[in-house]
Amino acid sequence: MQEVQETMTDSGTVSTPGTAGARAENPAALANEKPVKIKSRDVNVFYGEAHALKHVDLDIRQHEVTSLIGPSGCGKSTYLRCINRMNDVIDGCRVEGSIEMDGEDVYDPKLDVVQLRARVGMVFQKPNPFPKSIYDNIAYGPRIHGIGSTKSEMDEIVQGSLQRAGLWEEVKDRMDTPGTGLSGGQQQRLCIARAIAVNPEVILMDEPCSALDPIATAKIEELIDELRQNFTIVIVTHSMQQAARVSQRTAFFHLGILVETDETEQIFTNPKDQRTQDYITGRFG
Ligand SMILES: Nc1ncnc2c1ncn2[C@@H]1O[C@H](COP(=O)(O)OP(=O)(O)OP(=O)(O)O)[C@@H](O)[C@H]1O
Repeated sequence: MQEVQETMTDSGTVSTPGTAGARAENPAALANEKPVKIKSRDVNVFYGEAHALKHVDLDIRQHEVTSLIGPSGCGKSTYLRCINRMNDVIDGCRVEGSIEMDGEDVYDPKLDVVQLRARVGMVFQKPNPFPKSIYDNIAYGPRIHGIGSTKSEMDEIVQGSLQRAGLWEEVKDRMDTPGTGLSGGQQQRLCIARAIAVNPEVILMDEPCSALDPIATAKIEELIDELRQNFTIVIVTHSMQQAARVSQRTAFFHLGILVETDETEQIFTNPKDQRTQDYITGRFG
């Protein structure tokens, strides 16, 4: 416990106040900041006795891509799963602290978790299309949520989602064939289209390119950049190059602590914490 508090003091002193100071000196930077979509305060996550995430304060801004980086086991996925309450389904997992989306408490017991997960879509590491046709992969979510009551409305949703995910041209003539028959990169874009189909506000991506080749990865990265016009995106990535390419803001985690968060360029060119510096220069991780 002692050790945790000491480390926390270090990280708090180094990251947040430093960032705020830099902003205060630069009013133009402040004026350009997007509104906060997801506000986390003093978030702690425990798996049984193990304290996996420690006192995390993080603001995720609307219509930006925020990357979560850090060495294996530092708590990136755990934090991501806090946002749409996916940790609820893990036995022995306990979340403390506050997470608000647009000022609304995500952990309010009265909140409908199914609705929350429609507002906060998720794309996983390994593409996981349903064992259904391409059409039904997309139509499934809207059907459950009562979106698109007629056949033509559903056709529009399916086509629109596939277009936004950059997949329509490749699949429009094979809508009745299984989603699992697509290439890995196409399957991941199908999963992104499936997430988009229920009109989410936020899309969480947990290492969405780690199972893909460089060409499929480049397509997903391009897509992420387009999607941020309409969605708030949080992405866990092991690739610092990917974080630098796709995100406007980056959060560096280490041993369950959010060490530093700032504009991506700042994190990669002028980090304030030695631990961030060591990680981005490959000294550990
Ligand atoms: N379901 C679980 N049950 C118990 N402990 C878990 C569970 N999931 C994660 N942990 C532990 O919580 C800590 C944070 O794990 P998490 O998966 O969030 O890290 P990560 O940064 O996403 O790692 P990676 O980059 O390897 O995916 C680790 O010590 C991990 O072993």
